Amino acid sequence: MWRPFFQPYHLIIVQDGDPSRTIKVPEGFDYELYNRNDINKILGPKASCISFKDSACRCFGYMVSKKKYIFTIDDDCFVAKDPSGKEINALEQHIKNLLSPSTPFFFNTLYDPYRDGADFVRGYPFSLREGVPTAVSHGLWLNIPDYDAPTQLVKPRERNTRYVDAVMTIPKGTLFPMCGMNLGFNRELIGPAMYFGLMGDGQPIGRYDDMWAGWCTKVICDHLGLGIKTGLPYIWHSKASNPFVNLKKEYKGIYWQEELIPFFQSATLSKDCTTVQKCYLELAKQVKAKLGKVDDYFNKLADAMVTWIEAWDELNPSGASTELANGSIK
Ligand SMILES: O=c1ccn([C@@H]2O[C@H](COP(=O)(O)OP(=O)(O)O[C@H]3O[C@@H](CO)[C@H](O)[C@H]3O)[C@@H](O)[C@H]2O)c(=O)[nH]1
Ligand SMILES: [Mn+2]
Repeated sequence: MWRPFFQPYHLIIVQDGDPSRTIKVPEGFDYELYNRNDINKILGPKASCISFKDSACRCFGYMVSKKKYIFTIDDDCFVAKDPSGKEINALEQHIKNLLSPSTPFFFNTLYDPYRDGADFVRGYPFSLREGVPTAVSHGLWLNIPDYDAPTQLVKPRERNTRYVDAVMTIPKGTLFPMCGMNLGFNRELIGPAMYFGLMGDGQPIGRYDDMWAGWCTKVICDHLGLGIKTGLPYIWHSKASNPFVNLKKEYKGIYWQEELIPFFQSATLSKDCTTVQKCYLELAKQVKAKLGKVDDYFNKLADAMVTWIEAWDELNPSGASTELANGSIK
């Protein structure tokens, strides 16, 4: 289903689990495939920051990519159809979202003002209509919604059938639950913040990979004057994962997040944090100082955040740190 949409692009496939299993990639795609042995070989001891047996491992692909724009998708997501029955080109919509500005400082009630057939509404300050560069495009899902385990357990048959034809900027100062299932981002603007954390095998938590990355990314985007949009495009999420397995992975996150959210809501970064890497390292320090007492896991996670940046800069020495001030690249 994805061939017409994926074939023009370079694929990076991150194989989780047993590296001796062979993944058969269909003919005609330009791709790189990495398993755990490859990750260990490329990163050496720094591979400790890449999770095993959790979708978090995907962020290794972001680190080794040489492309400006990244689209990440889960392996149970397929091409969705819009209400007219037309197949949705998710990549086309993500790139439209990423190439047009965001409006985090003042909410436009007619949604995306840069879209054909829409504009800024009366009362919208003209001084803010230029917007800011868009770093992240967060797409949604028809059929199986991205619910946590408790919600899945009480609503096992709920399906998302509602196609909302809208894209909107998430306002500055507001966090959101970033789902990694259908996500586009500008790697040059925000790549180093897209660390999906320590999850899965050997860790007390799983399935908070994209959430962690989203909270760190939003704090950094707000600080650097970058935008994040959510809404179109939709993909078709084909299957629900096992809610009992999910509950075991998620449960610590469900009560930890009641402390994590206030931490991210009150997180501030100093003005000399002018690159994503500097922001991220400062955030790692705050994670250790303020969340280390919630659980020792956060001390380990803070260290892994530093390792991630070290590994990122090692693999990306040229564009390692793009100087940003209020959303404009210097
Ligand atoms: O050990 C693992 C488990 C899973 N994956 C890959 O991760 C994604 C999501 O897995 P799955 O579709 O089974 O689970 P969902 O409940 O739909 O996932 C939601 O949670 C997020 C992951 O934390 C995800 O973005 C949401 O869709 C698939 O691609 C699995 O292959 C893995 O690599 N290792
Ligand atoms: Mn899924």
